[in-house]
Amino acid sequence: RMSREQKAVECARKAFLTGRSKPLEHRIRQLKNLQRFLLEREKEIAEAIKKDLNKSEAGTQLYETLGLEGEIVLAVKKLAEWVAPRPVEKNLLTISDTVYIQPEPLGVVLIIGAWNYPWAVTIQPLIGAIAAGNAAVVKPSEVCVHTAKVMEDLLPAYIDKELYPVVTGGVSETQELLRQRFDHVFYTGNSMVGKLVMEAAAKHLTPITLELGGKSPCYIDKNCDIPIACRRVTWGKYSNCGQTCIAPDYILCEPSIQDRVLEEIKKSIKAFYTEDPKTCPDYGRIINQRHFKRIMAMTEDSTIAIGGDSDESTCYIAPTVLKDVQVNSKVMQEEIFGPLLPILTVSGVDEAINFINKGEKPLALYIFSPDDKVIKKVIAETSSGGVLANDCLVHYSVSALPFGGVGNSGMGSYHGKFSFDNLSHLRGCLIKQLKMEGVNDMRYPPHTAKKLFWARFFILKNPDLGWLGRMTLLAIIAVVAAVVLQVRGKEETFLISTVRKRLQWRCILFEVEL
Ligand SMILES: NC(=O)c1ccc[n+]([C@@H]2O[C@H](COP(=O)([O-])OP(=O)(O)OC[C@H]3O[C@@H](n4cnc5c(N)ncnc54)[C@H](O)[C@@H]3O)[C@@H](O)[C@H]2O)c1
Ligand SMILES: CCCCCCCCCC=O
Repeated sequence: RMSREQKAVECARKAFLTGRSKPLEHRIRQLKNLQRFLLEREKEIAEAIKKDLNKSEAGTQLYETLGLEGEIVLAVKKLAEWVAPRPVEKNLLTISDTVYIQPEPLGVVLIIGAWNYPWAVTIQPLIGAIAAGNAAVVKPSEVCVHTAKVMEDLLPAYIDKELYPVVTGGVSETQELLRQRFDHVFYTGNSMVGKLVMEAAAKHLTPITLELGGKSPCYIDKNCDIPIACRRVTWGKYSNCGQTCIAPDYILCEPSIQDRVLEEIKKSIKAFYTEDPKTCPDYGRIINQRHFKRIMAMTEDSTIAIGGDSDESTCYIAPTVLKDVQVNSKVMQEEIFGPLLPILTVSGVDEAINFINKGEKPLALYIFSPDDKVIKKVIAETSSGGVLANDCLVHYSVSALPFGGVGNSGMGSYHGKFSFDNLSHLRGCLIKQLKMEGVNDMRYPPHTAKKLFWARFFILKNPDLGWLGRMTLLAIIAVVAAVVLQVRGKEETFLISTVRKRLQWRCILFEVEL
């Protein structure tokens, strides 16, 4: 008997094979329906996420649905351009051919979402999948119970439910899905499960995108405007109670500014979340008690400088800052993914860079400095999925930037056109005419030194001649082809020298080195 997951995949595959996901009009209609869903079901979406993560209605829009709407508007506006054939540069050998890249749908995509921004990280890949003309099986995180239910119950009323089925469930259901054959798997979540996803995908040679996490460092230069830097870091760290894949995980700064940093973060916490964050509607909660316990255990061997209060029954952990944190302390052993902000002191930017480079490549890297040289130095001497200077999180909202990790923080990227390209096959196409066969002689056996000479010329020369130059060259090639066809055989020597002379003249004209 077929499992529910198998049925969903089969249904999506069958719908994909009808070809209806491909026409531009269909993709645009589905994207607009998705936008209508976000607007008409704003209340249900907000209520579910309030229950799951205590996010406020405004917060849900600001951090999740606004970005999705922006991505839909962009895709609808640009789709005709994205799906169009993309002409490419040609060498002399292909100068008269039609050479282009044709994006085409991959087939059926599996989207596995995470719980922390359940709409953003589940629906954003879906936007890319629809735009690229695929079918997609959507698996929201079971950890976000209420949100998953809204997705399962309401989404099918808006978008083609055969092409884009929603499958809910936990680990065993996801594992069952992963046993099926997909054309791409798009996973968002922790690195440990990322490895299992990769293993499962390898069985079918399925390409994957892994949107993972890690410890994103934040270096604060002693010369920067510390109150502003700290306000931005406080926002980046404590939004969604620290459960953000690109939250600054820890601060690196010189000992001389640690106290000022602490003071300014304290002021910002109070300004954002009042004296009592527990009663503040804009301060979230830890997703469940398992994560609550995990996060609280991280504070055990460090000094709490700010916050530290908690309430297990409501999964509340106050915005907390830890000072003079040691490299080997518990909080530095894994991604925190909660409202703890450790400060580690370093002697300056060089030590900060060394420290960062000793760890896994992070998803985000933050630098606060008024000095462009310091910013450029950190960028040049480190690696991370993305990098942001003098702010936190906002690079996520720029559709023109690829969003994704590198190394342990993931592979592949998305947002805007990157989502479209990531979930498309970029097919290389070359269309030749059955004319001008003479030009091909140089590659046909018997191979000779003269033929090789011409092959080298035609393949290696890639002059930027402009329209007029290309037309002239085309004319020369046509002449060559005509001559070759006429005097094939005995007159080969004569032909080569004639053509060579002609080309030499042309090359001098175009300043191309022969
Ligand atoms: N790069 C990004 O865009 C991004 C965004 C959000 C979260 N994250 C990262 O995700 C992590 C938090 O998410 P999480 O992993 O706790 O989310 P999660 O527990 O919701 O798991 C993610 C998905 O994996 C599935 N899953 C869990 N265990 C599995 C298993 N053994 N086999 C197969 N599937 C399994 C779940 O069903 C779920 O759909 C953090 O590390 C965070 O940094 C990254
Ligand atoms: C306005 C800035 C929006 C930032 C949203 C961050 C979403 C991160 C998703 C990963 O956890």
